[in-house]
Amino acid sequence: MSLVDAAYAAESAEAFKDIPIIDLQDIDNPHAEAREALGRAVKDACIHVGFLYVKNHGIPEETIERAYSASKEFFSLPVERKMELDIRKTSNFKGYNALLTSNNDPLNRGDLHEGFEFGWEELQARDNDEKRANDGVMAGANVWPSDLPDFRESVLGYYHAAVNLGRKMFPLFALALDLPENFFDDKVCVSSVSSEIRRLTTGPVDDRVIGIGAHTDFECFTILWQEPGIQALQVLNKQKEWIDAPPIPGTLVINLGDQFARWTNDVFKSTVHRAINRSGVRRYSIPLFFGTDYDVKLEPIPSCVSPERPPKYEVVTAGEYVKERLKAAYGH
Ligand SMILES: O=C(O)CCC(=O)C(=O)O
Ligand SMILES: [Fe+2]
Repeated sequence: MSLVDAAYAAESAEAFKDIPIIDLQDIDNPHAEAREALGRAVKDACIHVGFLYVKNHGIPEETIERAYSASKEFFSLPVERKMELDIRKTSNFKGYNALLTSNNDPLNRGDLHEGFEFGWEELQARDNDEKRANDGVMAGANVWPSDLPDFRESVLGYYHAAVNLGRKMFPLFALALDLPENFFDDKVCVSSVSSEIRRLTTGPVDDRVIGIGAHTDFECFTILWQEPGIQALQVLNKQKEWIDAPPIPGTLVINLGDQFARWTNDVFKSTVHRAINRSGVRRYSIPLFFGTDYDVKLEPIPSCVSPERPPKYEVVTAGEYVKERLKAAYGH
């Protein structure tokens, strides 16, 4: 079945009730058939659900634990100290995002979470860092708390591990789109990848102030670590039912975003989701938003268009698209 036909079949199939768990054990398998089988599993998840869990993802538990501890340490600083790194003081969306600073759902009044946002930076500076760091408006220098000595290394350690995983996912997405495995290689060179550590206050205060309002992500895909044992993330299926996406030990969540949806003419689904924490305790998460290089034009991929499925979206530059969405979410 052609990709477009498979997408139509998925659109008329029943709404999903479950999010698939995909085992990435074969991601580096030298045998093409093993990688292709994985590509087929990814394709199914991408056209039906837009969300998947991955296990055997290769990020060491210890790397995750360090970033988790660093998050707890950072957020427990007094608010004045966190406000020294206020995201609104930077022009490139880096730093501390206080409670209610962002609003993901225009119908809501603000998001009940705090975050600390950062982007590409080598652990040890290298010659080309400056160029990379200045590639596009969401890049540029990070800001770091001055008095938490291990913080930068702990969160960047996780960041780089997750970026590696993201890079390995692109060939699978390419296979899922009937493209050569290296299709995305020259389009994700300069790491337009932003990340955030996040703490969700328990709530909600009222229906229009929840942890993270209903939204779609902006980039190609997001890799999300969620604190074990606390339910918060929910995903909207096409029956408009909210399906829980609980943390599953040993897995990460990967969900598709709007850059991919636009690029694939909605063959890949950018699925609406939100986070609500009613657990009674604060809940931590670490999303990593994997975008393409700033100047990539999101022209519909040929296997995703047909006479019956003409291009739905105007062609935009990947980075400009994300910048506009960020401005809207942060109101600046
Ligand atoms: O923290 C979560 O579970 C949701 C994260 C999310 O949707 C986002 O950061 O875009
Ligand atoms: Fe999201």
